[in-house]
Order: sequence, then C-alpha cells, then structure tokens
Amino acid sequence: DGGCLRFNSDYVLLTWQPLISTSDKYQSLDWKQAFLETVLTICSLLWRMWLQLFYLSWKVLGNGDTWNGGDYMTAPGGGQKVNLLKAALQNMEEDKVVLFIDSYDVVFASGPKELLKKFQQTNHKVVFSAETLIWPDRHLEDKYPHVREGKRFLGSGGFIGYVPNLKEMVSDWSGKDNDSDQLFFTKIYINPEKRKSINITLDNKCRMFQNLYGSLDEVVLKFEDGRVRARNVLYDTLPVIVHGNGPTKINYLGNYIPKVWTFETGCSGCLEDLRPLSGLKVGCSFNGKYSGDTVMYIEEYFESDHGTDYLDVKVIGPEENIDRETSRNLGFEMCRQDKDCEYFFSVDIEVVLKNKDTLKILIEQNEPVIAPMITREGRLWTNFWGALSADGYYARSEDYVDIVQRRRVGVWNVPYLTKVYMVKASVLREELSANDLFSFGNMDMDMAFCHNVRNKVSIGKPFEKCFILNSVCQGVFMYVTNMHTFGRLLSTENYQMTHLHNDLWQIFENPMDWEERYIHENYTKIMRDKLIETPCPDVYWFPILSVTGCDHIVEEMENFGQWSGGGNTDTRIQGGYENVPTIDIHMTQINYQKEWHKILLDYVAPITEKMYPGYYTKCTSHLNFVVRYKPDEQPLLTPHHDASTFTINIALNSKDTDYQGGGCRFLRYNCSVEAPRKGWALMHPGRLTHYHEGLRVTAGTRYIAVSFVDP
Ligand SMILES: O=C(O)CCC(=O)C(=O)O
Ligand SMILES: [Fe+2]
Repeated sequence: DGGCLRFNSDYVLLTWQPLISTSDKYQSLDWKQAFLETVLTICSLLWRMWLQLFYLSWKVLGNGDTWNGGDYMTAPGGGQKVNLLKAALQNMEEDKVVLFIDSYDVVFASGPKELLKKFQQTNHKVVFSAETLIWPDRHLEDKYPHVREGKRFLGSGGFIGYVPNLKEMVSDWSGKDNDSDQLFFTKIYINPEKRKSINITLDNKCRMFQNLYGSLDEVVLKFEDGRVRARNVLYDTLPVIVHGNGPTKINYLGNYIPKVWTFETGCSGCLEDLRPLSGLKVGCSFNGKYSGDTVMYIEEYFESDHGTDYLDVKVIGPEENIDRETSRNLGFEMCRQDKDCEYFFSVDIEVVLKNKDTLKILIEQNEPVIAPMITREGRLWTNFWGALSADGYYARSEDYVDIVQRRRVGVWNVPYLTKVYMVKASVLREELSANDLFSFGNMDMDMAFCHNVRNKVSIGKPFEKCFILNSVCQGVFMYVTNMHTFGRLLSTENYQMTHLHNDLWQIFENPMDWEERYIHENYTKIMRDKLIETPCPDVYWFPILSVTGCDHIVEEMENFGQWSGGGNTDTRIQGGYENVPTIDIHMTQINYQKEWHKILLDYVAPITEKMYPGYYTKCTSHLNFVVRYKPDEQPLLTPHHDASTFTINIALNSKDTDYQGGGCRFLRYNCSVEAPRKGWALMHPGRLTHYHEGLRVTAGTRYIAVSFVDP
C-alpha cells in the first residue's frame, strides 16, 4: 500500500515480485515457507475469488555485500546491480512480473495493484523509468526514439517486466561490477531490433516511475484524504514510485509520501520505535570561539540542570583557543575511542538550548543522525535546510516555512544539518572510521549529505578544517525534529568581541536572549500591575535591569575606567548639559548610545506612558551616563534640576552591601528615596518641581545609571 523502505547503504536493491499467476507457490523466505504455503493456499483461493488481490514477495539484493559499483559522481557504474539481478532471475518463475528498483532513495506512493494496472496498460513487456537528462553517454542522444511528449531517456534505477523478457534483456550481460548498467540497458533500448524483441518501452510521462534528478520542479505533493502522493504537474500523472536519484534524494517527498505526515494525522511514526533510555553515555562537544559569557551560560545549563545526569560532559573552554572544527573533531574522536560512548552530541556557539529534555528526546527518536530544530527568533534561519539545489547548495523546500514555524510538526528527513546534532556513535565508528574522512573549508558545512560534500570536493575548495564523514552521507539519513521547541539560534555575524561583556551589545541582534539575560525578571509583572509609588510625589520606581545587567554595566564602565567630572565645557556632552558635573562615564564613550536608546524605547517608554497617560515619548536622550559615588572622590551631588523632561535613575548596586549612605532627596517635598533597589529605576520629572540632590555616600562605592529624557 505504498511506503518507504530504507536501508543504510547505497547498494541495496529491492525487488517487488507481484504474483499475478495462478501458481499456488509462494516465493518467500525459507524458514517461513512451509507455514506460509499452507496458509497461502487457503487464503489465496478465498482472496482470488472475492477480492482479486495481488500477492507480493520481495527480495533485497546485495545487502551486506561490498559495493563495487562505483559512485555516480565520479564515473558511471552500477554493473553490480545487473550481476545481482541476473543471478536472482534464474530462480524466478517465468510467469512473474518483477519490479526492480534502487532502494534507499525510493518511496512508494501507492501499491502493486495500481502499478500492475499501469504496467499492463502500456502493452509492453518491460517498462523502464524515464529521465530528463541523458546519462552516461550523451552522444547516444540521436539514437533515442523521439517522443511527442514526455521524457526521452532511459533510467535504470527502476524498471518492471516479465521474467522471460528480463532474462532475455540481461542474457548478454557479462560486465563487471563497475561497468555502467544504465549504458548497458540504454544500448539495448536504442537498438530497434532488441527493443522490439524484448518489447521495451519507457514510462515517458511518469505514470509509474518518477526520477527526480533534473525533474524536481515537475513534482508537487498532493494531499488527499489521509494520504499523500506525488503529482507530476508537467504530465498530470501520479507516479507510483518516486526515486531521488543523483544528488536529489527524497528527503522532502519522503517526509510525506504515502502517509508519513498528513494533515489529518500529523506525523504518524514520530512517536513509534522510541528508544528506551538507560545508562547511556553521551559525548558532547561545544564548538566555537565562545565569549566567556557563552561558555558560562552553557556550563551553567549543564551543571545546574543536568550535572548529575550527564557525567561525561566535557567543555573545551576558550582558554584552549581552538576553533570549532577542531573542537568538534576532538569530540568525534573521543567518542569513537571510548567504547562506552553511545551517542555524540555536537553544539556550536550560536545554539542556545532551552529544552532540558533535548538529549532525551533526540536519543528516543533512535535515528542515526538527528538534530533539534533551532530557529532564530523572528527569522527563518535554522540549523537545517529543507532541500538542496541541483548544485548542492541551499534550496527552500515547499514546507520549510511551515516546519520552521511549527505549523507542521514531526521528525523530518533533511539533506543538510549544521550547528547542532546528535550522531549515534555506532554510525561514527562503523560507518566512518574506516577511511572516508573528507574535509573541506566551508565552516558551516560540517555535516552535509555526501552528494553535497562531493560536489564541494570536486569543485576544489580548500579542505583543511572540517572533517566530513563520507559514509554518513552515503546512506544514513539525517533528521531534524520540531516535535518540541528546543531553543534559539543566536545571530553571531555582528557579534563583536571588543568589549568585556559583548552580550550587552546584542540587544538588536538577539533581543530575546538579551532580554532574558539583562532585563529584571519582574519587569513584565510590574508592567501589568500598578506602578509602584515612592514616598515622593510624582516619583515612581520599577524594576528594569537584572542583577547581571547591573553588574555588567558597572564592570564595563570600570573596565573602560576614564571617570571624569564633566560640566558645561565637557566635550563628551552634545545637545544637553549636566547642571552639576558628576564623576561619570557616558554611554557614548563605550559606544553604547544606540543600545541604551533601545533600552529606553523598549523598557522605559511603556512605563512612562502608563505613568503619564497620553504622554508618548521617543526617549530622545542625549545624556546617558553612569555616576560613581565614593566618599573620597565624589561623595554627593548638590541640589539641582535635571535638563530633562523626566529622568531615569537606575541603581546599579545595593545599599548596605556595596555602600553606606546615598539616595536621592527631593527638596520641595522634603522626601527621599534612600535605598533604591539594585536594578530598579527611579523615574521623576526633571525640571522645576523636582529640585533634588544626591545624598552623601559614607562608605563603599555607589553606582547609578542616569538618563535625561527630553521630551
Ligand atoms: O544620586 C542620585 O540618586 C541623584 C543623581 C542625580 O540627580 C543626577 O545624576 O542628576
Ligand atoms: Fe539629577
């Protein structure tokens, strides 16, 4: 009834054998034969009478054999398939119909009934799949019969025929494993006598076979009640067999056809065959030149949340100063060497994992290579590609946006993964350790489908850095799951490494992450609730910066270090003035003006509008600075008006813990806010009514961040 049969190698061949004869013998696996013959004799009589069903058996050829048939990217090959077929045909009864197809890159969109019907409608004895592109010998083009409509060239990846005709067809074959099967069949086909005597035709309009190479644009998914087919829009046909030949593979179509994912059921198999978890050993590598912050972040994640579960996490920190490829390869190697290592999990710098069950979920899916879907907030950037273009680069698949935005959830076979993935260690060892280590220079292309990789290799890029594991690419499919949300992809292209706390500057690039880290945890709560009043009229306060936010700003300023008293001649001040010079550093001096303005717009303006209904501010603010009070430096600020419509005054550290004294006193009301809480902003009108002073700091150091907003 359609379905997908996959084997982890390139050279597995699958033969369907529809039994449409009157024979009562069932060709099957030996150990079942006796039992099946009895059962089938009875069943077949009943079925034939009432239902007229077809009987099938299938044989996988070449499974476990070494493939000597070459590699289509380098030279024509595939002769091994003909050798296998020729041998297999010897034992088949003459009245059978045999379907001979490649295996791991093939999906069935429908079953044998439809296939046989279509075969019989051709009125030929052997039908080959057709291709758009001629291969391997384009000089033979003229010899091909012309067709009015449809594909003209023969593809050997799929054909169907009666046993005697197939036998005749391969009788002359004496080729070697690495000779071209396609050339052999082509020569038979273009020979008019042979074509006639064997009675061969091509499935020009893809009624049975759809080869995808050179034809991707012709095929769309057709969703019908509870099932999915491929539709060839060029010929308006519904092919039964879809073959991702050449570099195309079947990732996209295979994710749906015939019932893998439907609108009615969602993903049908995603929760089946889950691997139970027990005592697993997982190797992890975090790859990249992390800022100290990010390393801490990741360490925190694993140590606090998973410290006891995952004993063998090894973080290679920035002090080792290695690049991400080296780090990843170190990890690969460590896992391969350690016989207990069952899975290898690789995470690059830009990935922020938030789902504590990530490893569990990935392991349960029991796939050779699987990644959690990680997206960049508000963008369509992810850690996977939905499709590959013909030349092996990125192509957007029809469903990419739906998957990224989780309108379709499931476990998706994709041609390209990067930045974060989990690989079964057995795959690493068995498939990869042998010899096929490819390496190439494109930093992002760390784990790609082999055809992609081979393209890269063949176009001769510099290949020093990143190991590509060829066999993984050969037949091991890669998956990405969006069954859950896992985390975010940080944007790093504008990540500057010039500051002490570079993450502070990420408010534009990575706003979600920035907010989570630097904005006070109660900010949104306060926004919803009533503003908190202070004892002083028209003075409010609210939490705005997190403790980390305060600390980072102070540390950034101390790191910059150029504290100075300003005044009206201060060249740092443009478009405003400080009535009372303070010992301070301005945001402009550390290049934080744009970012600070964004903080005011995003987190202060909404509060202001709540406080003064109808007052909308653009938060124009030329004066944003951090003031430092010390008993022996600048202990206080004498009474003054601010040159502002309103002032934001954020406490960056804590009274009693960090300093004694301090606070802000409003002289007209003879009232003060004496112990502003760390991370909280004091907000007050700047002129006339709110004549104020900074109270004396008697011990320690007090820091505040001040903004004069006007208007
Ligand atoms: O010390 C305080 O809280 C007041 C600071 C202040 O008024 C200013 O910087 O303009
Ligand atoms: Fe002031």
